[in-house]
Amino acid sequence: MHSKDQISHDEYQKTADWLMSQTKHRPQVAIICGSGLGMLADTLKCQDSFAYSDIPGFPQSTVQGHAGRLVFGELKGKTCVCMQGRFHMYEGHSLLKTTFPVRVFKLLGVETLIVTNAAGSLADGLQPGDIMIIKDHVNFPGLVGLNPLCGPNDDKFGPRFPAMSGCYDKNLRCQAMEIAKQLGVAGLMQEGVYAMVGGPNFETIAEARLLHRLGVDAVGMSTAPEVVVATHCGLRVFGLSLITNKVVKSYEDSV
Ligand SMILES: O=P(O)(O)O[C@@H]1C[C@H](O)[C@@H](CO)O1
Ligand SMILES: Nc1nc2[nH]cnc2c(=O)[nH]1
Repeated sequence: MHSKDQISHDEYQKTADWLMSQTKHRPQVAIICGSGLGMLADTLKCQDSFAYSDIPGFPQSTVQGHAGRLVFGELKGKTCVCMQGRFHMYEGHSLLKTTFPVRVFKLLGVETLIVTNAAGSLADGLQPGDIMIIKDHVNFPGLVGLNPLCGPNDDKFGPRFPAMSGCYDKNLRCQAMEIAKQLGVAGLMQEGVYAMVGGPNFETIAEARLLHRLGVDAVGMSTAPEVVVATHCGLRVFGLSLITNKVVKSYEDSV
């Protein structure tokens, strides 16, 4: 990593201070809305919203279906901040830029991060329209050194070598499954392993087969760097993948 890519603690703090000067909301929960899931932010009550382009230090979203707005408000009695649009590595952002909002959330006083994404299914039991509660992830870019925590460690956020076993909070996963049962939608939900690949192309059949054999249930192009940075700075994490397609694993099924 080049030193010019580093982001100082002051830069995160300046963005957090600016946001706190613009809104009275003090969120406990942050939600990152994945592709096509941004309408959740529209349901917040007593909204204050900010275009990313107006927030000092914030990256800009370039992906269709990602509005590029930070929305503060109340959801079921909790004060929340929602990202309507996230930043992906394949857009050309550095990993520190893609995860910039997570550290800003920490400085705003957020305790829990909810990550959502659109993902392709590799598991036979996961159909388009199903929701996967993320139990764990395989961070393929991270395994080869494309990790937002590379470079000098900022001890104010967390330790040099943070543990990632248990980065998806078990209590929150159990609660989600209980609530799904109460709502009668448990049949659409199951736990699974998400893998992040760099994108932007979708998988070849050989890649899909490899991921399946490695125990991956759903594949996408985001989430893992945000979760790594959130876990590093002590946020509790809950994650959902909306299954949008089955990944083609068979040469007979390919077009
Ligand atoms: O932001 P998410 O992870 O929901 O976006 C996914 C990954 C790609 O940006 C896109 C591919 O369909 O959706
Ligand atoms: N890599 C990847 N990302 C996705 N996002 C939504 N569907 C897919 C998929 O099939 N593969």
